Amino acid sequence: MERPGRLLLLSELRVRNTAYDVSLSRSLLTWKRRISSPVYHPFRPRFCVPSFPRRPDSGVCHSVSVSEIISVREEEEENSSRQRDDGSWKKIKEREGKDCRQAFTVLYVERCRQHRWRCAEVTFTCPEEALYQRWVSSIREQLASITSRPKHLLVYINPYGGKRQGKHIYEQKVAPLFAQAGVSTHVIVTEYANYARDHLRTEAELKKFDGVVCVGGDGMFSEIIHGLIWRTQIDGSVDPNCPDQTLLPSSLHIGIIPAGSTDCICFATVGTNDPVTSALHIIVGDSQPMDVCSVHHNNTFLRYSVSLLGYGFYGDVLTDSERKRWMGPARYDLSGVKMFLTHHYYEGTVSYLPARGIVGTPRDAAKCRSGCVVCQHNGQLLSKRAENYTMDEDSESDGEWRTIRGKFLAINAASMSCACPRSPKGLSPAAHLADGTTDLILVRKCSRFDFLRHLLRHTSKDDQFDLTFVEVHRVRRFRFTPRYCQSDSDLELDLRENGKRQIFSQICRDHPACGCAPAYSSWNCDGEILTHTAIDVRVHCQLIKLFARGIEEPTVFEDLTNPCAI
Ligand SMILES: CCCCCCCCCCCCC/C=C/[C@@H](O)[C@H](CO)NC(=O)CCCCCCCCCCCCCCC
Ligand SMILES: Nc1ncnc2c1ncn2[C@@H]1O[C@H](COP(=O)(O)OP(=O)(O)OP(=O)(O)O)[C@@H](O)[C@H]1O
Ligand SMILES: [Ca+2]
Repeated sequence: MERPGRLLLLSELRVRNTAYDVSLSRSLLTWKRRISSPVYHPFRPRFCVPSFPRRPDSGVCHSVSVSEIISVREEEEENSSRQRDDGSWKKIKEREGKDCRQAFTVLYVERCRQHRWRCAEVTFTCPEEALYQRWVSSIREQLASITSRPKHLLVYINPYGGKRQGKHIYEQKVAPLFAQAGVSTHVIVTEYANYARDHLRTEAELKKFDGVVCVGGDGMFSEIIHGLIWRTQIDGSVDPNCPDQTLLPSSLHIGIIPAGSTDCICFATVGTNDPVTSALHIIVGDSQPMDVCSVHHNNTFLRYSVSLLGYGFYGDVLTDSERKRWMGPARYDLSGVKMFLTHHYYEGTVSYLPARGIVGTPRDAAKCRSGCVVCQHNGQLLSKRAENYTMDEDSESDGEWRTIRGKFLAINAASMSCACPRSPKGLSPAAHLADGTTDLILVRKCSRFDFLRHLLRHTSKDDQFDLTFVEVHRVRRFRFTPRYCQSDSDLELDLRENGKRQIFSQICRDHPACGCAPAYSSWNCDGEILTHTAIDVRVHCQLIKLFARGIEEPTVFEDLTNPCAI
């Protein structure tokens, strides 16, 4: 709980016809029920329906951080009634002979179960208009002094993501909150795939906005970052095709209103996939930096990734599921079962540059949470290193690259946990959102039974890496070359090592039933299929910023006192 600091206002106001001591400091709004106040009746409302019905009258002290106040609403004039969202009518006050405003409502963030946020409200009634005016203007002044809050947002809606509810979700749940908070918006409903990316790259007048909001899933978010990152590099004369180039961070924050099928970026940065919660994080101007991987092939830029780069199992699931888009989110489960039964493995070489000098390992019990110290520490360390950059920092000449050859069911690089409703702890539970690294997970060829054990552990407390055929490395860069793309000298080495004279006879040997196991899989890059299999990946620490704060640890206090959390 924040310390209140110097009080700006302290008054006796009424909430639901009960006297409260209400105080405002720069950081907190507090209302505390007076122990006994039968004499305090500057007026007696004939009726006053509480505008704050969800919280029982616990008689304790309520505090709201000023940074989590959404807005202040001046209540209507004498004798007026107003219909609430739930259809009931409320009367603010009714007092003979007076014609003045004396009630104001504070809208604020209330925490509910499972990281959800709701917009709660409390109405205060003042004994006189001058005091009322002071309260309304003081709270508004405090809100205006929070410079991190966005005032103008550019919103892109994918009407076809997830269950095709994007437009409806935005109009019903998000737009009314933005309006209440005084946030202006320019809304664009996309007309085709890559519409938002191309609009951001070339046309959007970014100077007019404080942030970009994406209504859709991970694929739509990917469009937004591609447009924004590309535009930022071109505006700053940085060549995005060069894999060794340090990229410029965009000044705009990105907000995600989840309306897709997996929504893992939203889930892993907020803790839940709930449009109202995300809208509130945007309104209060939260900020969460995030790592971005650039993916190149032969020194040509392919794509950026923030969540999963997956070859083998997740690449095949995605390829198969694209043909089933009409099914909506269920396509992934069906393709998942199919690809599990197909049980393809792929050969290739993975080289990686281990993350050195940084804090944290992929097997840590501690997770990346709101205000993560690991991300802060590693972020500072890597930006210092970038300042003193010498070419040997990331290059092959430092001799730290390690190489692994083998047959893999899956090669996954998780730049963050990839937590999502299917797997609430994610592909790499201890991965960090903004530490400048990605967790490279190698699942070697094993039996179906063992692979199922590994997959099942994504949904339980058991460690999915604690298996002999699974290894995980925290890396800054990695490369992958499928076996049949290997250079002649590598192939010769292979032949000598394995004594195999006929390379292609190997393809079907382990699949006598079908006789046609493919030699290549595809890379699943945040839900998009890459056009190349040989790739070079580099992590760019904290390249983008989201309107989010990471997953909050629930406090005991919140759990016990918040009726909405029970
Ligand atoms: C037995 C149950 C095991 C459940 C194991 C669940 C592990 C789930 C891990 C999910 C990781 C998601 C990573 C996020 C990737 C996003 O950038 C991307 C874009 O949205 N989403 C996908 O590629 C979408 C990927 C969706 C992958 C779904 C995989 C489903 C596997 C089902 C295996 C069933 C075996 C059944 C045996 C009888
Ligand atoms: N108007 C549009 N018509 C068709 N496709 C679009 C349109 N706008 C965006 N897209 C594309 O739709 C694809 C899927 O979108 P989105 O990510 O929103 O949903 P999803 O794939 O269901 O969810 P997730 O990515 O979370 O699994 C994206 O690749 C995006 O480029
Ligand atoms: Ca990371």
